[in-house]
Amino acid sequence: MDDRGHDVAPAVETTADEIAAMEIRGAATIADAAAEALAIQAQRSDADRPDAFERQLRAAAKALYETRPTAVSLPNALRYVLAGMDGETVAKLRASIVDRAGEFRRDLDRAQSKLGSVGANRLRDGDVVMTHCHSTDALACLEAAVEDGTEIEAIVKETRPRMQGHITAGQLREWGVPVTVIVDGAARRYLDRADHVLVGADSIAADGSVINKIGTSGLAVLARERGVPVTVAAQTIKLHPDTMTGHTVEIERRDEREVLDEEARAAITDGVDGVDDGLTAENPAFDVTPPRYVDAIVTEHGQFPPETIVTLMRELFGETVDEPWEL
Ligand SMILES: O=P(O)(O)OC[C@H]1O[C@H](OP(=O)(O)O)[C@H](O)[C@@H]1O
Repeated sequence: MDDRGHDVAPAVETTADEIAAMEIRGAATIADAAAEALAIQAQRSDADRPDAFERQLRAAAKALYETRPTAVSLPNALRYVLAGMDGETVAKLRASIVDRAGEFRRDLDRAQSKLGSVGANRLRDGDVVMTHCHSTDALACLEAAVEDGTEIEAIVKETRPRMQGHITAGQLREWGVPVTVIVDGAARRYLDRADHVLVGADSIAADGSVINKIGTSGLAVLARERGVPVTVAAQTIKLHPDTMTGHTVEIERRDEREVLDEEARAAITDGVDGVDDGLTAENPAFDVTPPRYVDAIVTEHGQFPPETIVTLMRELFGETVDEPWEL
């Protein structure tokens, strides 16, 4: 664990570590956990003065912020909760953070179910939907379709290296949706059977580019070649406000052992001197899908062609974005 100073509550450190280790994962879930952690920090703070309390909250936000760099829902959540910090006494400051975090978490839930009904409208009886990775926003669309009585089937890409497609498959089976799991390399072949590609997003840039789990961009290109529409399900906390001023989204690179563990490495290099020296694996967790390969971005405010998302972004975030944990 990093040295995060004495200001950060142990429970917040635990949440930060769980996000970094992907025990808490998925952009919406990370945002929810971060807001909850700030509320816990506020409740457990031993600060006896308002400035000390504010310093602790900022330190907690910074510790959470530094865990994973790509999903913008994390800084958006932290920014939203800290922006509500208000009051002249510790008691008032505490109450303001707890209320604001609660409001954020309720809004997050509502946004996801609203987005689900918007996305479900794109699906018809008999449709086959191909998914990538595990996205609660994408699943909300499928859940709403199932609740409407729409008969759908799913082709679920397993999504190396962490096989998060299996989580999607499990959830869909729980809802009674017939599921076919395929290896990632089989996507093109199975697109012939698909009516939609449906994915989530970790961040959406001002030009409508979609940053999502590695493999999304390849899938979108193949889907275009096969004439299958690509839908991205993303609540507006996935909109990356910094990209309006030219900031690029950092792509997280994870441990190469997720791709090539010690056993696999040993099998490759078995008994041959010097082979290991030149053997590396790369593990970028996300890629960028250009807007021309995306048909619609489904949000809680309705669906948008990717090129128009900047209008919504300006409306929701304005032009300026501060990092309140760095003040
Ligand atoms: O917010 P929801 O829709 O649940 O997830 C959005 C995206 O977050 C995930 O990233 P990771 O698994 O945390 O690396 C996947 O890339 C998924 O598409």
